[in-house]
Amino acid sequence: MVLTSIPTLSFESFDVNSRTGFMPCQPPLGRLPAAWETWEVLLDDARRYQLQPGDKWGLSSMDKTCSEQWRFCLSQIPLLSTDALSTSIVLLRRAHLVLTFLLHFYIHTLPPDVPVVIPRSISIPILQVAKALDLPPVITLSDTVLYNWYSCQSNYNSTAESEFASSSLLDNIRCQTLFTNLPDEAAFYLCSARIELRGADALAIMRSCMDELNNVSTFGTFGDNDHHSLDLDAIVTRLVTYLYSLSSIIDDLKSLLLDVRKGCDPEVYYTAVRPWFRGEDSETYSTSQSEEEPGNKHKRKWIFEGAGEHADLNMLPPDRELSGASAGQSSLVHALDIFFGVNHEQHEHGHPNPPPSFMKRMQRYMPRQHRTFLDHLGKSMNLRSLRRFVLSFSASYAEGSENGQRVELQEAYNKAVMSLKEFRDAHMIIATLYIIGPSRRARAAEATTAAARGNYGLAPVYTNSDTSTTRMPVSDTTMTATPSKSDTGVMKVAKSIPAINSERVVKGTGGTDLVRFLKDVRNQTFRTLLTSQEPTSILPLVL
Ligand code: HEM
Repeated sequence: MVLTSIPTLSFESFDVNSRTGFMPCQPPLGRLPAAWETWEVLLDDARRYQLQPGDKWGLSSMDKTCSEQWRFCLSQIPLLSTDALSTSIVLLRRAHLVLTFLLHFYIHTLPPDVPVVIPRSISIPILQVAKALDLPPVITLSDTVLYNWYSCQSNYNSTAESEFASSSLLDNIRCQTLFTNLPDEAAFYLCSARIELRGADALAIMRSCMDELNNVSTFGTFGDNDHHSLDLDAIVTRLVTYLYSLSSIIDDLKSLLLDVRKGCDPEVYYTAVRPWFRGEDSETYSTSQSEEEPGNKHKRKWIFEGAGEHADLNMLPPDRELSGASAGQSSLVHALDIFFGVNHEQHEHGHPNPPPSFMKRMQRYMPRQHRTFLDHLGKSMNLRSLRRFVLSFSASYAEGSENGQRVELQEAYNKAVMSLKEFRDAHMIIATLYIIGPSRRARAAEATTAAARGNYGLAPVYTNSDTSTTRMPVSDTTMTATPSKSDTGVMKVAKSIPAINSERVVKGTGGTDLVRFLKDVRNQTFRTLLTSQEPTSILPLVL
């Protein structure tokens, strides 16, 4: 049986560059033209005044006034037309970046107990730009990473044919726009950027493997003597080489990920950087101290003023979710999963209408063409799955066959999948270091403060603006070992706050139950490994 060939995956038609992968090979636009300078100036101001999150503990009245004045200015700017932006993808990308940075500055500087109403001056433009890009009106990884860099190398040549462009970019890439001006924030974005750049080689290898799989289909079944064909042997030899190369590139991705520790301090990340990315499904700390409504975490709906009057912009269905930016939106990692056949869509049996997985949801936050690339890759891999091929190729040989290729191919495939699993192990270490650890420390401080103050109406979650790890004055945290008479009331309160003392589920920026989710995804990768006990009977012998 001969299957028709599918065309080689053409990167360029999906805005994927062979040297820079999902990153554009040209540095993105650094500033919008004069017609939209008002937005750029507001963004400059937000950064110059070092605006602080509104639910940060210990916010000074100066911080509050500064934020208030900035938000007032934002609400007063004229409604700028976005028509001329729609003529250029480069303009649209910068506009999405600027407007979503403004949006997140606006929302997260609001006092935590007021409704989130985004003024028309930016709500309408952001809905228009988001619509033109087919992206949600919220900050995404494409804003913080893909379209947020420049090269500090004066002679950077994005059109150079050699590997020079991407390899030198790894060292010379810098961030354009930040929330905090802290080097830690830049290091955080650049870690993802370097992974995307290094991943360009992984994409090229995936394409070569797919070409080989395409060739295999012209040999039809290989349960017969065809498998002795020299051509098939040569194809398998090449696949083995490719898979080992892929494994070593994924190992590099893991090292680049772990390198984030060199430039980004976990406490700074957790307390000063991460609060800005929060989406609508993330939580805010209330500072209310009334008995009826003690300070705790709650979610607020984002209201886009004027959205209802623009039916054409009605891209916000009632059940919409606006998750915060997460590297879970990295098209590269999704592409690797699809290529190896990692299945994240395993739902409990009998679920009548399973909700889309987190990974599937995150694709909605990727640039449209990258989403389409993943769809196309998925279809190609369904038609000619690498995993199925490795399995059926191995099974097609009689037991005890001396042909070493059978074993080699499976080993090479497993080695590459194992590298992806180890990437996820490293990612869990990073998530523990950057989120779970600081979150536990914040909770402990929160409980101590609540106990010391006799209530739990304060939320010492985000530290002071210099982002030091000092959370509160020592006098507030000190508890005497043997409570004095006056301490006993405090101790009683401490015991009566199970919500604070018990383990809370730590949520990811994308709103996930972090620990469980990351373990599941890592285990799904592990389960993709092929074992000799794999049931072959259900697998077709042809691709
Ligand atoms: C300090 C660095 C990082 C931290 C703290 C971090 C944290 C997280 C968290 C909390 C999640 C859970 C999903 C969510 O709710 O957002 C997640 C998911 C994810 N992150 Fe990261 N991340 C970091 C860096 C990276 C980098 C550099 C990449 C690679 C491009 C990456 C790729 C992913 C992916 C693909 C997921 C989805 C789950 C998976 O595929 O394993 N992360 N990350």
